[in-house]
Amino acid sequence: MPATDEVLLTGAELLQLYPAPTGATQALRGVDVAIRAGRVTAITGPSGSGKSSLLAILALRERPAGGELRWRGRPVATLRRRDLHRIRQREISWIAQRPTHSLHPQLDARDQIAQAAYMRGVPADPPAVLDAVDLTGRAGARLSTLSGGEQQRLAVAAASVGPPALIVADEPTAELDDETADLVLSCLRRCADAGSGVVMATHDTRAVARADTVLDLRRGVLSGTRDAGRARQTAIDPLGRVQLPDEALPLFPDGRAVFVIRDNHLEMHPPGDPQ
Ligand SMILES: Nc1ncnc2c1ncn2[C@@H]1O[C@H](COP(=O)(O)OP(=O)(O)OP(=O)(O)O)[C@@H](O)[C@H]1O
Repeated sequence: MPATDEVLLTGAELLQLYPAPTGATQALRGVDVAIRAGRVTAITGPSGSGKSSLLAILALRERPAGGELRWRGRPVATLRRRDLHRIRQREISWIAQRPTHSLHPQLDARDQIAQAAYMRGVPADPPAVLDAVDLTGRAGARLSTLSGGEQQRLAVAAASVGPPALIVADEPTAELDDETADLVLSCLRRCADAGSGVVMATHDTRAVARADTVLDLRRGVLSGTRDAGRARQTAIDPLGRVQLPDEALPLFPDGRAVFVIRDNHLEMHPPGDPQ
């Protein structure tokens, strides 16, 4: 298990490209990121902003087209295939957007947990793991007989087995009612409290509200980071452009601002406001 606060992953200047009819799509551009153990990190942003692309890189499922990614200090580009495979199997859990993509169709809930333990090389305790997501009564149920919410709880429970160093989840609470979303988020929080790093792509305000760190992506660029209990940070690009958070936009209804530098601080005021 990693030490609490260990930096599990660092990405510097990450670039991801996908082929497109009009030339390559830049899904990610110049993204710097650090994912720590013991913390829940949410990646947010509008559709197409690059969340899934970044998540796939952080789960070591895809290689970035540029930039450098390090796993627990080691450059991922220099890892042998066998080592990469072992890290993905033993140290990283992946929760796909559709739970059926992270689970085995032919196994019942109990055996899903036993299989996850076997893959991770740890002893299995299916009753305790299923109890944590309120699935005790469904231990003998096969995947196809579980509801969507039960499948997602099972996927999160299976991902928590180990516990792994890192859990990566794509929209883990999408389409879940409040009660099921709460079970899923509580399970992920317990994993972080036990020392795992948790990183998830999400549109869900319920998930964002419970994250320790929030990374905002816009058009493939990291436009801001927020740490719970601390002031929000916004990236300044090399041309000096600043991306304002959505909640600040109503302060500048005509899209213009006056800057004042005072005592080494920068103030922004709507035009016409007394300074
Ligand atoms: N496999 C792919 N082939 C081609 N283009 C892709 C591929 N995957 C993603 N893209 C493009 O890269 C950009 C970022 O997509 P990505 O799926 O990472 O965004 P997202 O923020 O996860 O979106 P959503 O919230 O809709 O899932 C988009 O323009 C998308 O069309």
